[in-house]
Amino acid sequence: MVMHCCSSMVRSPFRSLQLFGSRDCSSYVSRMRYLMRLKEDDEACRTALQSGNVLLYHKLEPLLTQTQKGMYHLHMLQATDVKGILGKLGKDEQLLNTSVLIGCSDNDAAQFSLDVGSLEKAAVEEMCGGVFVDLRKAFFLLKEKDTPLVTKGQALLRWHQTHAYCSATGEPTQRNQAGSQRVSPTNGATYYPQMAPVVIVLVSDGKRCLLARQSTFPEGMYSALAGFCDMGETIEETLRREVAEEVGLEVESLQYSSSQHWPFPQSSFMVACHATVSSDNAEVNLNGVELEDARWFTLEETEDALKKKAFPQGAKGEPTAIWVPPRYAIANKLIREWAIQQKKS
Ligand SMILES: NC(=O)c1ccc[n+]([C@@H]2O[C@H](COP(=O)([O-])OP(=O)(O)OC[C@H]3O[C@@H](n4cnc5c(N)ncnc54)[C@H](O)[C@@H]3O)[C@@H](O)[C@H]2O)c1
Ligand SMILES: [Mg+2]
Repeated sequence: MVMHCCSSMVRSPFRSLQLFGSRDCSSYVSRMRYLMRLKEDDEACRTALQSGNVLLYHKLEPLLTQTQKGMYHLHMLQATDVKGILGKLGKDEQLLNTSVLIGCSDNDAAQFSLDVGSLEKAAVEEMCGGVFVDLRKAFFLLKEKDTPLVTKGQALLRWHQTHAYCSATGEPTQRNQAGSQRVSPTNGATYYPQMAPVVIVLVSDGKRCLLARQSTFPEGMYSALAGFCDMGETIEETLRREVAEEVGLEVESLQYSSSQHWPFPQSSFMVACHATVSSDNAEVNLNGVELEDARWFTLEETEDALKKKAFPQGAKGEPTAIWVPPRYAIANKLIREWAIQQKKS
């Protein structure tokens, strides 16, 4: 989609997206219908849990295992194995029922996540032959295909841990078996897991792209501009406002790229776009409260930054090389897309 910011003019309303390759449609539909039923039917969900797969977390750190080749992968356990571990560590099996539904495997097994933060970490690791890893670190170790599930598992567990009470009455809320909602017992208020919508945008002046850094970023890392949507805003309005606020530029057009669930620091729904500004009005006027720096990068400089590994170690006394967020971050995708497009033109 290419949209002009100042009007509702839409140049290309239908952008076809190749969504999921050549997946077998009917089994995809049946898996989604199955998950839908488990969210609505507590009894069916409890039954599915007994034969399901469980991804363990310890205080929100997922359990990973290392293969002989040094690769890491998610360590899914059978629910029966989890019960065995709970029993051996003197914990009530009922803890398994605090699992939340996160998906359905290609073999039609329901998948759950469970936080065993009340158990001794080292003891669980030893029994499972795995290791609990901070989620940011896990992203560097896991294959890209595993990151959405591990992110979703953590996000849902965190939401339950931080939304145990009704915000109107202060009473404890009760969750359904799938963990897809919580209900306040007296006023019936229903709470659903929340994500904060965020626009992330790679701005270009036709020849260069704009990358910026916050003072809290790791040394040398530059990224695309990002900002939370204000209540009532459209994606286009947020994008236009954030670019104006952060770098003092007026966006002329924008194009949707893709989206991503981002777990840090809380769940955000990242909507990634490309945008252009006029090369005649491309002077950056930095908002120093939010950003430490923002600079225009040529294609060559951008490609150099894309080639750098995360956290590069330079020679002593040398300034740290400029690098961009790693592949699992949608900022990286935007930057790669821009570089490919730029080479073509
Ligand atoms: N996945 C990626 O590639 C990628 C890249 C860049 C940024 N991000 C994420 O985008 C998010 C937003 O970026 P930003 O920090 O530049 O946003 P921002 O420019 O909107 O500035 C953050 C400030 O916005 C305010 N704010 C308004 N609504 C908020 C909400 N719902 N939650 C938290 N703060 C809110 C707070 O005062 C906060 O300090 C961050 O969480 C960041 O982790 C992800
Ligand atoms: Mg920002």
